[in-house]
Amino acid sequence: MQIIKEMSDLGPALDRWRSAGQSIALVPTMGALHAGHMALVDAARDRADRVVASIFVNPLQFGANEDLGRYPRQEDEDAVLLEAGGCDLLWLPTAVQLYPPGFSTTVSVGGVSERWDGEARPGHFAGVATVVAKLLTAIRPDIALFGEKDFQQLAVIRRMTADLGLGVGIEGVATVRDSDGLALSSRNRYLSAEERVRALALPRALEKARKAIEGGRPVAAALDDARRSLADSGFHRIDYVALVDAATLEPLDSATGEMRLIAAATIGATRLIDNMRVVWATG
Ligand SMILES: Nc1ncnc2c1ncn2[C@@H]1O[C@H](COP(=O)(O)OP(=O)(O)OP(=O)(O)O)[C@@H](O)[C@H]1O
Ligand SMILES: CC(C)(CO)[C@@H](O)C(=O)[O-]
Ligand code: BAL
Repeated sequence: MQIIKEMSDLGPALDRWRSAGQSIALVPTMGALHAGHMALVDAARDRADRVVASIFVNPLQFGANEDLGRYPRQEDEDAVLLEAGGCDLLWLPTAVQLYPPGFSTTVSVGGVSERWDGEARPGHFAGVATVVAKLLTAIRPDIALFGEKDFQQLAVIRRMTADLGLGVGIEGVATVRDSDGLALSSRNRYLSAEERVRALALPRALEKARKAIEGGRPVAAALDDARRSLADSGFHRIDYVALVDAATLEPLDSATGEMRLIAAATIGATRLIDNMRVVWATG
């Protein structure tokens, strides 16, 4: 696996593959890799000839009171995992390469980024859309892969690439969970042992609400039940628990079409998100 730090070294590496007619998949990450990231790399390997991963802890997408300073950084371990997973090229951009002095452009996606995490984390999705636009422009991959764990992010990126005509296929990959059901996330390492046990209330509450809604319980009542069980388990800030249209992220008050249950809540000092697909069996 080639490791590239200078943007000027990217061109020759990528051109070699392109001129041999090989397709390229990009897996953007913020590092501190786990099996969820490696599922993206596996899917990328299945779908393209060459796999490029990037690691960049993007300051633009962190709010002033968020965890930019303590976000885990472990590039050497990450590189070992990526190489073992069949990644061909690891790009490690720096902030000054991506945002040189005078950088003044923001990619802001309307509609789908406005609610939920858009409201709870002002500026977050503009930071994500801006850096993803830059990564896609630098690599020009055929496809780019993102996890369904960050469900709204995936919808924002689909919208942005379609609107800007970036000509890249955006592929979502199912959420990878620990054996007890907690969605893998780099931020899980912030949890104390006790919080890690309590955190299970998040997938459990969503699973219960999913079954309830699919079984015909009114949506508002099922969402209230989920909020109550999160609070009972020690989540002290519940940003949202909602049933939404899977494409637009607009809230739904009854079950219909392609739906997702989405939630974000904080336990101790750690904010977790999760989501589940809801299938409405008509007739
Ligand atoms: N459990 C998971 N299953 C599938 N994809 C995942 C999972 N966790 C993260 N990803 C995906 O990996 C990519 C990189 O995410 P990122 O580096 O932010 O990791 P993360 O674990 O989501 O970290 P964070 O704790 O910051 O949310 C994103 O597309 C994200 O959706
Ligand atoms: C897509 C991404 C790499 C952009 O910084 C980040 O938001 C993430 O890791 O999900
Ligand atoms: N995993 C999404 C990136 C973020 O929370 O900043």
